[in-house]
Amino acid sequence: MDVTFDNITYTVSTGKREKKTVLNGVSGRFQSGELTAIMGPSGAGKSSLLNILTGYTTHGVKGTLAFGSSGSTNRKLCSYILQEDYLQPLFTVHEIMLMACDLKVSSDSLNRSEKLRLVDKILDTLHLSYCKQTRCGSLSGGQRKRLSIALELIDNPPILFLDEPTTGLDSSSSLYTIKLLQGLAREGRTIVCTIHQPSATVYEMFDHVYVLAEGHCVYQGSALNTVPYLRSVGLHCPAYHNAADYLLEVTNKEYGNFTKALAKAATDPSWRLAPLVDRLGGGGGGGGVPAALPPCPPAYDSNHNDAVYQGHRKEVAVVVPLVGPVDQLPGKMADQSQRRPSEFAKLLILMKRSNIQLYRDWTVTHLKLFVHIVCAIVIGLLFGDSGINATKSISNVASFMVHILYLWYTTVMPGVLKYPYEMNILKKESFNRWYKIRTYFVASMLTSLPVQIFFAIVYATIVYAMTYQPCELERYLMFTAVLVLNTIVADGFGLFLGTFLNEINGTFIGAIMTCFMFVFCGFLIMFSHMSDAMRGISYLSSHRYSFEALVLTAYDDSRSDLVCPKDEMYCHYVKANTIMRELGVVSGNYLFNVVTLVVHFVAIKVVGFWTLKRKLKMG
Ligand SMILES: Nc1ncnc2c1ncn2[C@@H]1O[C@H](COP(=O)(O)OP(=O)(O)OP(=O)(O)O)[C@@H](O)[C@H]1O
Repeated sequence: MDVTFDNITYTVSTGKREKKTVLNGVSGRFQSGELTAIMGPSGAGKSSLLNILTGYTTHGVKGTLAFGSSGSTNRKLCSYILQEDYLQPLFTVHEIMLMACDLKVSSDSLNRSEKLRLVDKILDTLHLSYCKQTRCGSLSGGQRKRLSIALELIDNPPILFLDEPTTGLDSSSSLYTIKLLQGLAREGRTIVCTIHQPSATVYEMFDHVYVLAEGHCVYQGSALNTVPYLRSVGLHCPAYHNAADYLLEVTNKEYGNFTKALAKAATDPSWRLAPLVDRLGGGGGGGGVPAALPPCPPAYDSNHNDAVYQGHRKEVAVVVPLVGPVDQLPGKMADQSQRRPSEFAKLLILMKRSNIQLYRDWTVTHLKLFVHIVCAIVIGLLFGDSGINATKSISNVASFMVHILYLWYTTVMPGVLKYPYEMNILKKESFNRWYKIRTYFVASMLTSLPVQIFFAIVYATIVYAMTYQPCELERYLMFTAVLVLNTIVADGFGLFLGTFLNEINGTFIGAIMTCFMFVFCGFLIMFSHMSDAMRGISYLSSHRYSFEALVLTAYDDSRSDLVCPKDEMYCHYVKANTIMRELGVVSGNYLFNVVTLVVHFVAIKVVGFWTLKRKLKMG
């Protein structure tokens, strides 16, 4: 399936009224069965072009794009492998492959054993079988790259785009990766990747090279035609110089500004016929033979004695044949739409994945549970019998604030730190149509909420008992319900901050907003002492409702008198409603506060979903 694009122009705004044209009407065709490299100096527009072709960027783009002869622009035909390999670090290679297979291929299309066979075959092909049981967090750069490719091969896309697949890899891993891509292209796929400074060996593996400079296409043709092409505009590649390096030096204007001349020459379609006779007579006259290519020597010949290279020649020999021709894998599933599982099935798979992740990440489960228990005991010991002792009612009310803040911080901050990384995985997976964002959102909520609720219940139970709160089941349940609601609102707040800001800003803004919510809860400064405007703001603070509800839990509903110690002459707060009156808390408002917390929870989740979608859209 060829990728054809015509007159693509991409404009971005760089200031209030300033615009910059990143791509100036570039055209080209990337053919199926070919491995294409998009090259050019930094800032030439390579990533921009790739993003446009994949549909990652749509805003500010003009021109036409078509996949295949029917002129389709259906993005379902392509997969995009981003430069960074964002993988779930706690899963093994085999687990992550199987989960991807479950998300991409329905059980009606392939049963369990067929899926296992498919996964094994792809892992074999990409030489990952030996690290099948290795967790993704422990893979090397080359293995991670190959796994990223393997994950996208599961549904056998006819078009594969890769952003800098060799960046960060050593020369032998780069060569190996490109050889793999070449093998995948030979099976009928269209493989397009951006690449920086390839070695001569890697460069010559590309069937087609598309070079950009200053937003113009300055070469499109066979890698082997580079030298005669440059010579045709008067640029002579020195002997024993890598043609790719020379091409980049030219586009970087090291020999003068040839951009216009090259852009004109690049419109000649015959350079893609590989390899052409040197038109200026440099290489003799054998029509279409490699002998026409000197003076740049071929990077590899049979006398090449580089040990690493020789080793590679042997290694790459075993990777062919690859996964399987594009129209045959898996053979019994031709119609892509029938292969996909339902969103509900995907929801269950994502929930399973999140649960395993939660269980394996001991810092967010085991450690957090341990810390909650220890902190609850310490806070319980600190506030002692404040729940029943009439001389300690102020301390008891203060302990409510401590509970609210403790559960708030310990829930918000993990979200702030977790989501920015999680977003990268989500971006990659949702863009390649593994699942819809809303499916991920619901799965993530359904798995994280029970854990958060459990932690809040553990904490609430310990502090309730240790601070001598009334020994009444109803009040205990009301107390726990408020802390649970406070925790799940915090969970939503963490999602909002984590999807809206980066880790540093999220931590900073999260801490400041929490402090303000704390100040507006009516304890540090009474509502009656606030101006009308400030009191209005206080209605936005969820701490206000949590705090009021906890005070009502402890002191409302005809609570019996508190205990005044024998050695005290006078206990001001012996009557339970005294403290409520002084704090300005209105009796009978428990349900209102709880309902308001539920509204806060729903609102923050809706906002969190919006910020999540917005962030993913922005790229
Ligand atoms: N959204 C944007 N806003 C402003 N400028 C942009 C935007 N997108 C791209 N550019 C500019 O367009 C030019 C091309 O960017 P692009 O990332 O496509 O280059 P590149 O060839 O991939 O570079 P590199 O090899 O360094 O990654 C750069 O100057 C970049 O600053």
